[in-house]
Amino acid sequence: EKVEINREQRALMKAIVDAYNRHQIPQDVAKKLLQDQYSPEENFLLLTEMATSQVQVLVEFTKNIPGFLSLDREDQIALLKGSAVEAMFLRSAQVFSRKMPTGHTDVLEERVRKSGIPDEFMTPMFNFYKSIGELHMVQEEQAILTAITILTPDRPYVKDPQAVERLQETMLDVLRKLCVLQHPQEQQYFARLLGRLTELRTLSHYHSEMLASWRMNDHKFTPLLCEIWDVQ
Ligand SMILES: CC(C)c1onc(-c2c(Cl)cccc2Cl)c1COc1ccc2cc(-c3cccc(C(=O)O)c3)sc2c1
Repeated sequence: EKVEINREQRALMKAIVDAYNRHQIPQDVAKKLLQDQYSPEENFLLLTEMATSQVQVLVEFTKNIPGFLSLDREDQIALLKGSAVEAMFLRSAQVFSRKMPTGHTDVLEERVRKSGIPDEFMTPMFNFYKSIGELHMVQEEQAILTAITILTPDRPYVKDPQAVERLQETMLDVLRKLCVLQHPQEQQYFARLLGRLTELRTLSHYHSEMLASWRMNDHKFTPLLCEIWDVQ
């Protein structure tokens, strides 16, 4: 049947994409990736700064997701804490796949590979980055997929998952239509996108172990990261 995005869905999509574009890591912070110290300690510090800036960006983006601020306040916090790592894997994946100008991409890869992350996490992490790159998502898809990740009802401590599910379902419907319209040749494109969300869950579990191994080597995080990741 003819797929079309109705006016309400178009307004929802515009709100999310505008928020996604409005809230980006400040250029002066992203530029720090290009500075020339490459020791594992220096890389870790830089990535910590990027992650902290990214969390601030994520909070602002989330507040602009239509309906999010009407959710129970504690559920808003539970959703942010439960989705932060996944949203940041998505964000850093989009950075890798959009081939940043002035070689940011290889510099970021170099720093991630040499920041004290145990090797067994490198393969799944970079496989994920590759699989996101191969999807060639348009910006609207990236923004809505991030919103869908944040609005996942079954995060720990969510008291009213049905309210979250209603919001997520609205987003899923828009994304499904968008995929059909943007990738008419690929019947299963929407299914492949949702498959990435499953991969994000796995990466999120790996990430908890990454945090533990960093902490064993006495790496310090910022107060914001400690709060969002319940460490220290
Ligand atoms: C505390 C720190 C060591 C850490 O712990 N786990 C992770 C992590 C790692 Cl490794 C991989 C995936 C997820 C996490 Cl959470 C990190 C680093 O996390 C980040 C998070 C977001 C971004 C966005 C960037 C970025 C660059 C250029 C441009 C832009 C842009 O948005 O324009 C964004 S870099 C960056 C680094």
